[in-house]
Amino acid sequence: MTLQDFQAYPAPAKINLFLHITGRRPDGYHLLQSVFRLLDFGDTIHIRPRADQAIHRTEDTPGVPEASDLCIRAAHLLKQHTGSQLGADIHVTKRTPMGGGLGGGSSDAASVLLALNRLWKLDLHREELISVGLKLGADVPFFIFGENAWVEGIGEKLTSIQLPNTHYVVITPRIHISTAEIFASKQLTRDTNPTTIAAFLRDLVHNDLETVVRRQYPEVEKCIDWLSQFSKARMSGSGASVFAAFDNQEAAKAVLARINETRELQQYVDCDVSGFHAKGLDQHPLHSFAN
Ligand SMILES: C[C@@](CO)(OP(=O)(O)O)[C@H](O)COP(=O)(O)OP(=O)(O)OC[C@H]1O[C@@H](n2ccc(N)nc2=O)[C@H](O)[C@@H]1O
Ligand SMILES: Nc1ncnc2c1ncn2[C@@H]1O[C@H](COP(=O)(O)OP(=O)(O)O)[C@@H](O)[C@H]1O
Repeated sequence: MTLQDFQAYPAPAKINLFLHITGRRPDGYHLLQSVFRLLDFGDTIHIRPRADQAIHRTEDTPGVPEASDLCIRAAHLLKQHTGSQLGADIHVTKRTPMGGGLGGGSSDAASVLLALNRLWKLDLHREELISVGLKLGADVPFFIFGENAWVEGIGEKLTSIQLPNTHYVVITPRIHISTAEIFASKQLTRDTNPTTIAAFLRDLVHNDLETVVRRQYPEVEKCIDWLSQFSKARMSGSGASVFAAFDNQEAAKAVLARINETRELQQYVDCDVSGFHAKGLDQHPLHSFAN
């Protein structure tokens, strides 16, 4: 398919630098504390506005039926919310591993909302777009907020946080972990004491979901062990991705080269593992698309 007349919009991935579960709401959703970091790696959304009312996905995304595609759901929801008479053709080039704890689908949805806010000339304020985004998933508000954030509530209480220019290696074993299943686990602790930014800066933090996932999925446990040889590794979100921070690009690239040029990691983990190197971003590339 040619993407002539389409405009391209980045949808960056995120990692959770830590993730504490501090409680549970009556509706079952979990209260958390986390730092979300934007990465200079992600998907690309291609959009062509339509003068009619139609919203179409122009190509299949394997494993994601059109009706449940977060990009398509985001466009319908925004149309419903604003009563816009316009439509859109939407295509996603996926790079972020699906269900990887890197917020790929949520970021896609946020970029669709931000892009259509401009293409449909809606001029919605950031707060309003965030409230629309929250209906699609707990991770969506962060991407519309558009800055690295100290996050509380179920993902909707966002405070901007400054982070250093860090390089990361992110690896993802090819296994499927359901976010809902990990949150529902009997083994999940839901009573971590509230922490502070000062404790985060001293790395006195962890990922509560990681404890559950490591027990159930040896592939994740092994990825953490392997990556920790080079720099302390931690799981992002509900997994399966694992990341480690590096001071410079050379060090991160050397680890990635070892993954790509030998089968050492795959043999150790005993399943397919993909990896990438990314730099932390300070701001979402579409930050200026909402006021
Ligand atoms: C764990 C985190 C951390 O960033 O990310 P991922 O690993 O998915 O990237 C998020 O909290 C996930 O956000 P998101 O993936 O948008 O979750 P949703 O679609 O809203 O919810 C999926 C399911 O997870 C559970 N859920 C999600 C968020 C939350 N704060 N409490 C929950 O209990 C609910 O059972 C819900 O049905
Ligand atoms: N555009 C999309 N991209 C990725 N996943 C999507 C999309 N739309 C819906 N999904 C569904 O959302 C699930 C979670 O995807 P994703 O956001 O990539 O992972 P995570 O929530 O672990 O960060 C996928 O397994 C898929 O079924």
